[in-house]
Amino acid sequence: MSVHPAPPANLVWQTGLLDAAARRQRNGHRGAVVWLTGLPGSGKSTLAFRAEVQLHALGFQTAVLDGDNLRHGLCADLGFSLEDRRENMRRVGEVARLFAAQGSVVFVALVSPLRAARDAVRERLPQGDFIEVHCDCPLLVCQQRDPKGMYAKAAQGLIPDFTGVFSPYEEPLAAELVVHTAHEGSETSAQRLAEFLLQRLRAN
Ligand SMILES: Nc1ncnc2c1ncn2[C@@H]1O[C@H](COP(=O)(O)OS(=O)(=O)O)[C@@H](OP(=O)(O)O)[C@H]1O
Ligand SMILES: Nc1ncnc2c1ncn2[C@@H]1O[C@H](COP(=O)(O)OP(=O)(O)O)[C@@H](O)[C@H]1O
Repeated sequence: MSVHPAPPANLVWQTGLLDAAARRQRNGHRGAVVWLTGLPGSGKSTLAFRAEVQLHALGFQTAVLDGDNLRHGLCADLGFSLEDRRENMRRVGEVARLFAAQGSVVFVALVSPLRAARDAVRERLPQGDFIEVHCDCPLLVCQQRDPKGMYAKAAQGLIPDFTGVFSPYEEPLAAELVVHTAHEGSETSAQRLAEFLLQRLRAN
């Protein structure tokens, strides 16, 4: 369960003068949160950065919020307990929501292992603006890739709560897109993702 806290009393939401339609017209596309979830090593960062380049080349306003990078700053106070992961997802979800509201296509690359916490982010966004992308890859393949040597460390007992090994990963039940990253190259997966987003987000 992940609950977004109610704001303190005596706060009034300030509405800007530019609405979503004005931003859409200027940018030529809708803003959205493209939320990539999957096991460590499943391809989230690779796909976010590659698909971003493709959309950028087409004139899209884009950003990437990568879990590793956010944990160097905004989320540096959080560890990997389930409670901290929930807070991580909530915080990153709120930042992504702000980016999307000002018109960007914001890619979020976060393990985000808890289904309810991902759904809670979805609920904070307008209908259709949360696009969940499951980087689906068998644990064994992720362990073989081990791009940062984390699975090897976990196997040595150095990372006690490592996702997929000692901590749960709850797969999405109805992601907007599932990318089977063990079955195709990263260029193909990135192209598939970029094309999907073009269809969904380009203003007609
Ligand atoms: N215990 C544990 N479990 C999972 N991952 C760990 C852990 N400790 C460090 N790391 C590294 O941190 C990256 C995951 O951070 P996230 O913010 O995406 O995680 S979460 O969404 O809060 O679960 C993750 O990066 P990716 O491999 O890119 O997913 C790991 O490299
Ligand atoms: N179809 C694919 N999509 C994404 N990455 C892939 C794919 N096939 C192989 N890979 C490789 O898998 C690794 C994924 O690493 P990374 O993107 O850091 O994963 P994550 O961000 O999920 O931890 C990279 O070395 C990448 O080149």
